[in-house]
Amino acid sequence: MNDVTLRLSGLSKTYLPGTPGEIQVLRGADLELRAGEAVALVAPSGAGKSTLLHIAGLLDTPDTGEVEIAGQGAMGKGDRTRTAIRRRDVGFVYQFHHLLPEFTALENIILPQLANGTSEKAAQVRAMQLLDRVGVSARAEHRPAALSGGEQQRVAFCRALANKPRVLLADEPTGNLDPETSDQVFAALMALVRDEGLSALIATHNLDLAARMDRMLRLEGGVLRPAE
Ligand SMILES: Nc1ncnc2c1ncn2[C@@H]1O[C@H](COP(=O)(O)OP(=O)(O)OP(=O)(O)O)[C@@H](O)[C@H]1O
Repeated sequence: MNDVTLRLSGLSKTYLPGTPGEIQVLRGADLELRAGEAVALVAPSGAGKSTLLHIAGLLDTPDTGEVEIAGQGAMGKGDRTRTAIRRRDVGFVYQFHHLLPEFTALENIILPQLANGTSEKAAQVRAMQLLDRVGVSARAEHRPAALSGGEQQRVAFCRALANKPRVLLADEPTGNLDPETSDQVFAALMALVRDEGLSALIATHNLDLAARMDRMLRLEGGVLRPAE
């Protein structure tokens, strides 16, 4: 189906196979993320959220199963093809901003666009528009260290969306913020996701935030199931 932006089929993943430390994290995980849909991923700590997100974003490979992004299967393809799909179609947000410290907020959003072949002028326009939409355009010329935690995450959202990906994968995007800031920053992220028509899979321990998404999935025992 064309309106499935991210499809995960039968993913399995075991770390340290055949050793005493062997741990089977995924055991046939399936997911269909439709265009424009925001889905919460909830799970007990250590259940494998980060593993699932890394596989979904083509940063890691499963032992078995398929990852399809915008209709294109990625397994069995070479590293270069997987990297090209990831660069074009996937945006990542983590718990910590991971912005480049020696560059300004604006430059942090321009750089990935230049790496993707966008002209400097167009990259600058897109970066300023994004910063404006998350309310931090006045801080565009500041380096990350001069920004608050909430501002840093807002800039990280802009960077993740700079190249207009189809899918946003987020791992505890507001997990490092106090509850009030987390609430506001999460609202800014959701507004961006909605405006851009993105499909989003967002891992969070915060059930109030999870309830604001279209549906919630629980990762437990290595599989994904609908959660209440
Ligand atoms: N490279 C690795 N080698 C061995 N074990 C690993 C590796 N990466 C993760 N694990 C183990 O796999 C399990 C799942 O890890 P993962 O980081 O995916 O969980 P998580 O749900 O994101 O956890 P948390 O919510 O605490 O961040 C954990 O028990 C972890 O220790």
